[in-house]
Amino acid sequence: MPTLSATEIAFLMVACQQAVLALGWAIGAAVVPIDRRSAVQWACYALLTGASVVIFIGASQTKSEELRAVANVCVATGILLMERGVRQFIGRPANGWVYALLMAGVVLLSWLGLTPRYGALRVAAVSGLLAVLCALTAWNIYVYARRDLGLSLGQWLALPLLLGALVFANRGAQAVVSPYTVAAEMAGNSSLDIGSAAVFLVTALVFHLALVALVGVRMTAELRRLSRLDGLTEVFNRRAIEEQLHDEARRVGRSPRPFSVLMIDADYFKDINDRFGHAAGDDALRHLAKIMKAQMRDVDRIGRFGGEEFVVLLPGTASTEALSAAERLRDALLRRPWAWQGESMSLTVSIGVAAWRGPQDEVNALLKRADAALYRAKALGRDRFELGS
Ligand SMILES: Nc1nc2c(ncn2[C@@H]2O[C@H](COP(=O)(O)OP(=O)(O)OP(=O)(O)O)[C@@H](O)[C@H]2O)c(=O)[nH]1
Repeated sequence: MPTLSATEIAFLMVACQQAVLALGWAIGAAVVPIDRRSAVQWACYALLTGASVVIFIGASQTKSEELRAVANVCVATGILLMERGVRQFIGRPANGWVYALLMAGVVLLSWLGLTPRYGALRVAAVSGLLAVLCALTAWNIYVYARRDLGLSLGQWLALPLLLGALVFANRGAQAVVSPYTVAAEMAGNSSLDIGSAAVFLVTALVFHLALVALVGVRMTAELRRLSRLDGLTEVFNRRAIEEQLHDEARRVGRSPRPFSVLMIDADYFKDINDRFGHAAGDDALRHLAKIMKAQMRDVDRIGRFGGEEFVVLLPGTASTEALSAAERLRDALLRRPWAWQGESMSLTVSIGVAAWRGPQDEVNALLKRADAALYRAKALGRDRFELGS
């Protein structure tokens, strides 16, 4: 049995670390709602990195350049899978043939690199490719964190990958600047050095930490999103729409920019529940919310205030346009009847409209005016809207 040097033992520790990480991703994919395909690819990435380390030890023991080339292919395949997993996770997958092509290139270069003449070329090309892949992943993570998750500190998530890109770029640059030194190093000895073990240990670990952090921030963002939504209608819940009203009031501040609210209440809703049952009532509420979403602009915010009552915030909208929006909604409800178990009927709503009066106004006062207008619409016969004064 061959004896292992301290460096080889350090490399073996990296292999064990990667096996634990692969197991972590496999368990994570089973118990946490992570994107399964990404988790499997990240588990494979860890396994390939671990395998490459063991193969590097074998190459060092046997002085085999072929084994070393196989280990390098494992490293490159792992990074490719890591990048592919990130792309799938953030919803921007690349074509499979791009990866197949890159893999073929890596294998070809590794095979060519067995000839001392091409050794430095292989190191430069493969390291360059891995540097580009890491930098691309860092960029994708950064953009996803900033744009999709609204995280202002997205650069911290991308930083480990950027450092990895620098490590690979440095190795590639060495091969370009001093190809003879790199070629001689490769031809002369296949032994491992403690520096490479340390680089492996740190980069492989921080890459996985970045991936775990990416999963964590997305889950936190998703929980936050869900905590602001009404489960039945998937519009904002009362707390969230009230927050948005206060935000809008703060945003317009002392400027003359208008905004308005619609307070919408379904008419005779109790009859629907009594006649068709509670499940039908729920479905009617979903129908109402769907029509509101279709009628309102992207900038408008819809919230369920409670029961069968909704509030819509209309930014940049004065009372005249808000009355038009109310009319539009009323029309849409007439045009798109609600269907339930073969029966079809038009739902009607009563709407109270109120406009922001400027810096001296208050959100609670605005809602009270909308509520009073809604009450008037109900009293005047329902299926109509009134402007709060
Ligand atoms: N199915 C269902 N019903 C709900 C929900 N929330 C509130 N309701 C029902 O909505 C009905 C509201 O009744 P009322 O306040 O009397 O109002 P209405 O029958 O619409 O009469 P007007 O508002 O005066 O036109 C009640 O029967 C509540 O049980 C819900 O989430 N699902």
